[in-house]
Amino acid sequence: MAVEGLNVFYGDFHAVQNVDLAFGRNEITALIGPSGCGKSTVLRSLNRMNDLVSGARVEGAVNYHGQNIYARGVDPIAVRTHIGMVFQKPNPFPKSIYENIAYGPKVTGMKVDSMDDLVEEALRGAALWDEVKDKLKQSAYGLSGGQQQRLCIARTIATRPDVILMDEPCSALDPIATSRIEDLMLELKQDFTIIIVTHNMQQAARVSDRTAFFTARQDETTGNRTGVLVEYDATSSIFSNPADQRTEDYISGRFG
Ligand SMILES: Nc1ncnc2c1ncn2[C@@H]1O[C@H](COP(=O)(O)OP(=O)(O)OP(=O)(O)O)[C@@H](O)[C@H]1O
Repeated sequence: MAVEGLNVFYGDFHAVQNVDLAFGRNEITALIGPSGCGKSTVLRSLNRMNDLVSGARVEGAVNYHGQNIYARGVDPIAVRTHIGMVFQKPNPFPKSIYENIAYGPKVTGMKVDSMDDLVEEALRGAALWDEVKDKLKQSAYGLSGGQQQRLCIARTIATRPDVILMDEPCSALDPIATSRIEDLMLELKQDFTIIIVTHNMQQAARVSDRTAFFTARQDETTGNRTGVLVEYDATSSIFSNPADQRTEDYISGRFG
């Protein structure tokens, strides 16, 4: 998947300018940078989630297997089954654990031989099966926050996407639950391409293969702050030998 000349506007406000990024298959890419630099905006552009934000407009291309997902005639709902998303706050449906997983495959009309097998596969894939296998009919709301987030990951992988977008998936979790999600991400990357927005630089350094650092550039006349991509490289290079002074200042805690 690759982004070419991505610009995003909210009404007249130019939120993100001219972003080019190519994501490595079966890699984890972290999007980092100070608050308001457009990380979530870029992430939401990758599966047309910005279509649901009133006033949002996207220019440029997001090429997925060679096809621009913004091309005329592309169905955004189909895009989101291939490019799934996990949000900051765990948001299970008010349904049973089983139904949380079965819902996506049912509504997207996925051909499923055995729903029970698919539910088990998704829950195993999200490292949750052993904890919930005896209470599949119970409400998802009875799970802990970390379990709920793994359920949301299971729900996402149930429709068999090949890209998973994660918007600060651990920010509402304690360190133990965070560590479990990080371990899970490292397992999931064998089967999926993962793009994660995180405020936690240690997390980016621990889990990601590549890191994109964004910052916000202020327009002197209008005072508006527009997000730009500063640097994109292997995570080890970004954290040990960044090419741009702004990256170095950010990762060493001098700004942001
Ligand atoms: N729905 C919206 N309507 C108007 N402006 C928005 C909307 N969503 C985001 N913005 C603006 O776009 C800019 C980028 O926001 P975005 O949330 O993408 O940044 P971010 O880097 O993810 O920030 P944070 O780290 O604080 O979550 C900000 O100036 C923000 O106020």
